Amino acid sequence: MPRYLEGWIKDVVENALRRPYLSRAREKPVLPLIPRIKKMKESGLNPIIAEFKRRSPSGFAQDRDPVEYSRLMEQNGAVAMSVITENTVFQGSYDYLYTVGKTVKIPVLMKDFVVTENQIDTAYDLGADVVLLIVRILTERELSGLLEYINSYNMEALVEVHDEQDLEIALRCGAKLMGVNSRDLISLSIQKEKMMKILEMLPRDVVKVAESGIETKEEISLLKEKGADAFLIGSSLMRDPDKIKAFVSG
Ligand SMILES: O=C(O)c1ccccc1NCC(=O)[C@H](O)[C@H](O)COP(=O)(O)O
Repeated sequence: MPRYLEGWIKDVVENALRRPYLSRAREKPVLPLIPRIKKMKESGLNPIIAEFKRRSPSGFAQDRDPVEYSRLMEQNGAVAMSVITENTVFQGSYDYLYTVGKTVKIPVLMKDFVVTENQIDTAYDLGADVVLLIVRILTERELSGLLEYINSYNMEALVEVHDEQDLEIALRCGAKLMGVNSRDLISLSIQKEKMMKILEMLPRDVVKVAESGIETKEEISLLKEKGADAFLIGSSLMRDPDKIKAFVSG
């Protein structure tokens, strides 16, 4: 079992015990992401979800000011922000989620290893509009229940799949916004061919987000041909934020 998988359970338990954010009653309405992706596509632009990401188990490391970064992404056309909140390995935090949510007027995705309703309460309280659910770390009943719980807040769930089995489970649970992640959770390798194969298997009525390892406009064009509607990009934009203009314009 990769060491990083031990970290996030510690975060989940510690945050549940501390319940650190319930005092921060939500101050803004939930912003839907799916209509924004569709509208951006109709305008001939690439819907880019820019991820605020400081570290990763695969060796990425980049520090930036979350306010400055998220403002720059929004000003240059990002359809949404993604904020990693896992603390132990990714050095993310709930405070970054709250800060980015106060900074931008586009949807904000809480990217974490979500396994409890408590984490979804916290996501809502801190201003998230979308919450990540990773099929691989949940049973089908857990996925179905957490998806319903997210929807009860009028938030959307980005249901992330890594292979065909995940895909079948996600479809049975009624996922409408699905992420296909090229990063293998165990080997940490990027498997783009596999991601493109899964993208082509997704039904037309599901909004498809390609995730991980996207570095160039050319890759975005190829993923579009394979059916991707939106693109979640972390490392390459954190390293070079000015790439956002080219990524959005296509
Ligand atoms: O980024 C990692 O190394 C990683 C390893 C294990 C589990 C998740 C991981 N990343 C979370 C993500 O899904 C990515 O941060 C996100 O898709 C952006 O990927 P990238 O553009 O390659 O930074």
